Amino acid sequence: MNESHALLEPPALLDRPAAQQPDWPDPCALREVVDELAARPQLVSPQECDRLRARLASVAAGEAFLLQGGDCAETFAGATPGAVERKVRTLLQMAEVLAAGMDLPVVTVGRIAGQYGKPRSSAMETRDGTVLPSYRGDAVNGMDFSTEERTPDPGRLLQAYRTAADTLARVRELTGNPAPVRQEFFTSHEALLLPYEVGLSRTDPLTGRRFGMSGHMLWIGERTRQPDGAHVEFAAGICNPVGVKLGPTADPADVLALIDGLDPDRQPGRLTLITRMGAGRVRDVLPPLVERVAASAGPVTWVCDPMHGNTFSSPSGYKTRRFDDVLDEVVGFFEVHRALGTHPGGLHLELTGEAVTECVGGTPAVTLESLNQRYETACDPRLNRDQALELAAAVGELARLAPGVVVS
Ligand SMILES: O=C[C@H](O)[C@H](O)COP(=O)(O)O
Ligand SMILES: C=C(OP(=O)(O)O)C(=O)O
Repeated sequence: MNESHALLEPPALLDRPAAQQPDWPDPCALREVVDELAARPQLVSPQECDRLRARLASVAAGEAFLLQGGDCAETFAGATPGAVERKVRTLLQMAEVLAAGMDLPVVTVGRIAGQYGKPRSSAMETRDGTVLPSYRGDAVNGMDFSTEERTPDPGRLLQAYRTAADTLARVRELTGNPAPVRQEFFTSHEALLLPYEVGLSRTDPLTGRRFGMSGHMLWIGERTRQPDGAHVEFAAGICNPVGVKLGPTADPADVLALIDGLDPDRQPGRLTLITRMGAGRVRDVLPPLVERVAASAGPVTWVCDPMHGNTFSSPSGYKTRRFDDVLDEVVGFFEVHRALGTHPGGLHLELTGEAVTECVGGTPAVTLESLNQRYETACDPRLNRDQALELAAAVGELARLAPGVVVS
């Protein structure tokens, strides 16, 4: 992993150090790809991004709830019309269940049409003494453990663009007007791969405002949210709604610096803080953060990612998560916000419309022993369709409790 400027020089795409970037072997080829992306049609419009910001402002005000979800890592091969439809329909069905349970409008945002890059704990993977770069998502390299597949290939950024465009076309076909399900649906992904994001940034000729045109909402991950890092610099320069992931070690002072950097005008709906603390820690580490932000930064949108703090390895070696831990973190998130008088604004989930066996629990239950039946994720374990709908129903129930009621 290259934490310095190497991929961005010379001339630099952004001025600051960029974490979690692949070691692209050929900077000239990468530059050409950035230029080619810059010449392609934008994937989303400023008007759509502004509409999402307005919807998220309602979430921040406690008048709506955000459902954000999709694959951990989308793959090119997985972007079939059928799979996209099952994912979109799962999300829309969850949104209906949540809306009914909460008596609030639900803003639906897919982790879709751009979630092709992954930050990794380790830059390299070793198998039988052979060391190769870790898989960083289909936009970077291939999953097969060979030098050819694992070498980062900037041509994949163009394939990511084409797959995102096809996926988005399918989403619009399903949810646009006229469509089988007429419902607002927005896209989002982690703004991790800066050449892709910079290549797809545009200045709106009508307003002179700059937008990241690869998706409606872009978020910065837990591993790349350094207040003085390139990802924050990039996000500060665009007008999309942006999210920031916050893990259990998030320091309130850093979070306030991020808010100042990313949302200096305190524009409602601009900034979503996505907390992923883990079921065991959320009740301890979230309150001081929410208190500090509420006291000094004004309204932001708080969302719970109950996936990333609850991952463990099964005895047979599968990365997994327990449905009960996922639900428990959401319960803790509601408890904390209710106790502090802030709005538990939404969920950020890794899920799929397929009947995979990647997370344990739920009904019908996936067990540690049955994980191998359909373990298909390219990175982290996702809720399957049944588990996702069960979670939506449980969260809807939770929300029926009067504000201030603490669930034991
Ligand atoms: O989705 C999040 C991260 O990319 C993922 O958890 C990293 O996984 P790793 O710890 O196996 O690298
Ligand atoms: C990498 C992710 O999460 P985090 O940044 O919270 O670890 C993710 O949501 O894909």
